[in-house]
Amino acid sequence: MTRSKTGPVLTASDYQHLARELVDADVWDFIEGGAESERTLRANVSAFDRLRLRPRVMTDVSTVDTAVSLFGAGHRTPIGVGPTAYHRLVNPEGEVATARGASAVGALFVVSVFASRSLEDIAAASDGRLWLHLYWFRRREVMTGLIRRAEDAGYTALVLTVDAPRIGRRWRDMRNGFAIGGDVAAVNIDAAVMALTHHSDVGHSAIADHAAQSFDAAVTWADLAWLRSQTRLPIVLKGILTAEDAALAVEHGADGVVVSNHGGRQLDGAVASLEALPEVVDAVAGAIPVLFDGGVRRGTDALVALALGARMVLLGRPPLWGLAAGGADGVEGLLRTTTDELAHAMALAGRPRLADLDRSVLRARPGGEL
Ligand SMILES: Cc1cc2nc3c(=O)[nH]c(=O)nc-3n(C[C@H](O)[C@H](O)[C@H](O)COP(=O)(O)O)c2cc1C
Ligand SMILES: CCCCCCC(=O)C(=O)O
Repeated sequence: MTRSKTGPVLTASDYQHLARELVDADVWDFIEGGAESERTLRANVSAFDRLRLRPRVMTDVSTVDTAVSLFGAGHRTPIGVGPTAYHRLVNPEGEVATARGASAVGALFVVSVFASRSLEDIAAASDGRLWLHLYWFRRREVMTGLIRRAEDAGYTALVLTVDAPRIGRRWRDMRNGFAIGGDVAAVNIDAAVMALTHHSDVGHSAIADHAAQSFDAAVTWADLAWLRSQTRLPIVLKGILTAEDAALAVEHGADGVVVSNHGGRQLDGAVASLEALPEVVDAVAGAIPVLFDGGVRRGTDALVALALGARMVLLGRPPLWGLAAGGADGVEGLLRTTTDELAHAMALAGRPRLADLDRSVLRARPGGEL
């Protein structure tokens, strides 16, 4: 068990406090920050306070099963690691350590296209539960090159992030003139494509400048057919918040969607992820799996999202806290703790299997809505 000066590290919040002491201030702002006034960032977390659980009793909870299968592959927990860029900002081993930590608990790891270790080294450290995340680059050969490498290295799905035609105005990063420093880099992409990410200028975020140069903001639903033609891997669209876009995702052949507002880092004022989840689940109507991220900090949060119809829940910032605090062991500890909390909550709610989790578990607090 990871320990801090003040005692054992038992919760995600403990990992967060420990990480904060170890990470440089500008990197901490990059991780913790959201867009503009951070309204959506706060809403993601506070949305969970509006729901209460309706426990059932006498249902034989002597064993609790958190295993889930997606696209034919099994995961020991429905809580996975979402794509976050540049893990070497907080730990020298970076994504290799994250892969070891996630594998130790049988969790999915979605590797960011801006990983700071090679796709192949990450795969070598993993038990195989890996998906690759992509942004849509103007230079499509960047995407096809990464897809070929991911297929060869055994990644089993692609996650295309669709909520970032440009990077949100992240005031903390702009004030800090945040740039990717030291020997950290997005090593899977040609250095020439990534050059702007290393150029610091107060008043600007280097990653926003890079995205303005490299991301293709002209992409439409019709372009998905091109991506589909490039790979047999399942394609999951990350950043869906409305019934309209959920229906379009199904219509255009997506194999899954992630309900996400990018951790409050894109459109400030956007709906909290949890608020968007029911309408997306209803629109998809079981045609493809719905995954969820945003504001999940405890096992009970995961339980709520699963009860609203998410098949899997992804964590963004918490695994980075674990990685900063304790490397692979910290990631493992964070994921194990959150999964144990989920199993505990399932037992106390009288729902020992994930299939038992549905909207009957939940009620809104008076004056609220599901
Ligand atoms: C430091 C950091 C880097 C991120 N990098 C990416 C990325 O490369 N691609 C992406 O789609 N989302 C990225 N995200 C968003 C996460 O995948 C996820 O949507 C969000 O963090 C979920 O919210 P949570 O942090 O409250 O769990 C990043 C988030 C953080 C905090
Ligand atoms: C280097 C270009 C952009 C990195 C963006 C990572 C990300 O999505 C984030 O939210 O931060």
